[in-house]
Amino acid sequence: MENSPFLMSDSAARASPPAPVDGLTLTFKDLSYSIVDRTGKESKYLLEGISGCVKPGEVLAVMGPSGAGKSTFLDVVAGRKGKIGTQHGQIMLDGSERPMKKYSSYVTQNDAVIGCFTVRETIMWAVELNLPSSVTKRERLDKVQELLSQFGLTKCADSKVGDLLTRGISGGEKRRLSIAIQLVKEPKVIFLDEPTSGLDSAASFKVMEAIRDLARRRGCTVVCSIHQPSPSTYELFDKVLFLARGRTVYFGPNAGADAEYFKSIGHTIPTHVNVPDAVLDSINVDFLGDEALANTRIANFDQSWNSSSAKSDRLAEVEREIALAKTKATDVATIIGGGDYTHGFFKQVGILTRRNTSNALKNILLFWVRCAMYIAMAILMGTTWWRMSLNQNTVQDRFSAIFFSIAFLAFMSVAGIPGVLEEREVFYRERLNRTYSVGAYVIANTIVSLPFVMVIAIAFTVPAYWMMGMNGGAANFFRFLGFLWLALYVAESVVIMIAAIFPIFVAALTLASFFNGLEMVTQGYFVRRQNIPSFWLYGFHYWNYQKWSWEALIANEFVGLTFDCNRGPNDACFCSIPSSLGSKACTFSGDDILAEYGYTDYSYWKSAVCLVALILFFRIIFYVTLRLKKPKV
Ligand SMILES: Nc1ncnc2c1ncn2[C@@H]1O[C@H](COP(=O)(O)OP(=O)(O)OP(=O)(O)O)[C@@H](O)[C@H]1O
Repeated sequence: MENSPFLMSDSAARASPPAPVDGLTLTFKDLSYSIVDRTGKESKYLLEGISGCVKPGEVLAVMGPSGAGKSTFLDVVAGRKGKIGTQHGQIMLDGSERPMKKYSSYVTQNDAVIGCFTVRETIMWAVELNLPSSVTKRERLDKVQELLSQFGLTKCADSKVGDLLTRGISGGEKRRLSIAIQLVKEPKVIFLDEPTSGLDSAASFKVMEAIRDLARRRGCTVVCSIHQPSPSTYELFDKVLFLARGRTVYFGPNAGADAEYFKSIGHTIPTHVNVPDAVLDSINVDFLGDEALANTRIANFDQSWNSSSAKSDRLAEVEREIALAKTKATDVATIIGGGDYTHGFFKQVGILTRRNTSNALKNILLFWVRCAMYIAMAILMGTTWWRMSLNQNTVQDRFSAIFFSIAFLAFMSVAGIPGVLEEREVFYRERLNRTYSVGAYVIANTIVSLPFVMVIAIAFTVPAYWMMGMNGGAANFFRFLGFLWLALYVAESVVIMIAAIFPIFVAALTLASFFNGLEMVTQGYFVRRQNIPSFWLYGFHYWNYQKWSWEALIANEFVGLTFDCNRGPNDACFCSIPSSLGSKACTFSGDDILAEYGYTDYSYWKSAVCLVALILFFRIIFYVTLRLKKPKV
């Protein structure tokens, strides 16, 4: 019983007042937030005149019925509302308006974690990314152990988080893991959006207790939104803010003062009733079925609050805290917040490269399934185009084999979309808290893809090239491998770019498939270059990575080979391609084939440069998309 991870002792549950600790005092004065309604004429207030303060070591819980404005309040105070609405009032840290993102972390509701890692590995990577290099290996391991035990995750420490293939840990364990990794950095100001949603009351208590302990120990200022806490969880908070339709119903301490206030305005809460349950019941007016009555009830609460001595006390406290903060000796600039990058750019790239490599090796869908599929395709093609002879009848077969190798293998890059999307969610979460820069992420992703795409290209080329009987020189083999690698790398870059722009599986899959279809149709195999209408020629053909790899690969295949023509009655020679080798030879060269099909202007260098340029082009769009897209809060 003593060792139960969810044991709730009375002493633990009771919120002892925080000892004075170094940190940042958060004050908000007369805070309002409005948006323009659909007609574009009237402003709709989502928050109105909210004031209060949260001191270092304190935990403020924001409560209210659904739609009361809890998330809006959190986003506005955390400085993450963007430019959608209009904000009035002041939000200050230690008496001055400062860039909130620099000093705070925002713990989202989104459980974005990499499925193929274990719980321990997930925390370890968070520790690597968020703790400075000065922290020793021993201390890192201790930190992992501490978080595992604080969040009740020791039992499942070595279980996989779970993905599309493996079931993994439970939803509640995932929620706790997600919070644990977002608190590694121990930022000075922490915002948590419904950290206990989906957790049972014992787990909710334990999670909130860990957060409260962190606040006490490190002097963090914590603001969280929460739906309906149990009595023991409620006691962990230092202050509560009840909201209804964006207005304050009560703000202040919860240990008795809350019940006293409600009694003073004529809403006595019986001693055996949980205060938040009673308050939330009274202020949830959405189901009254009478909008006028609902408005009156909320207006009454609002009026009571505005004329109360409790509100005057809070306003006085806000002014006092602002004045006090200004006299504090601590230089705020020296306080490490949540929003600063822990590591320099190259260190970020190094850690992300290691993490992505580990993910790719462990994630069956991301790499191994594709690898197996490409080997299977090599065997299928090798046994179909088996050991092609050097007869003119194999010319078309060789064209088809090369086209299919590029087109199909590039097309199958879409198999990586699920993995890419999973990683994207993790990126959004980590970017929200400025764990690393977008540039570091894109470069790490680019580095990790290089060897993986090469392995995939080798897995296909080694069996297929020999089985099909392609041009046998060593230089030809490596050139084939090199251009296939570049083509697959462009295809990979296109897929991640599309998944970044449209991070929804079906949309990304449809668009990537369409894009591949476009590439196949306009690359010059089905319709010769001279017959492609100019719109498609200049709009797509010259920008088509399949064109550049295709032209290099057919030159690589045909140059240097000599093909026998067919012999007819009386040993008459029938050549399907005009021969430059003389009529007696009854053969034609690979150059004759290229001339016949209009590919004499090929250049390996030009193809390679164009493919590299296309890789850079798609990777830059990928980078710009990630920069411009706002992380989901
Ligand atoms: N961009 C917007 N345009 C119009 N209305 C909005 C917008 N954002 C929020 N709202 C409205 O503002 C109110 C407060 O929303 P908010 O998400 O903050 O509530 P909440 O208390 O967090 O709700 P829940 O508990 O259900 O998450 C809701 O009525 C919501 O419909």
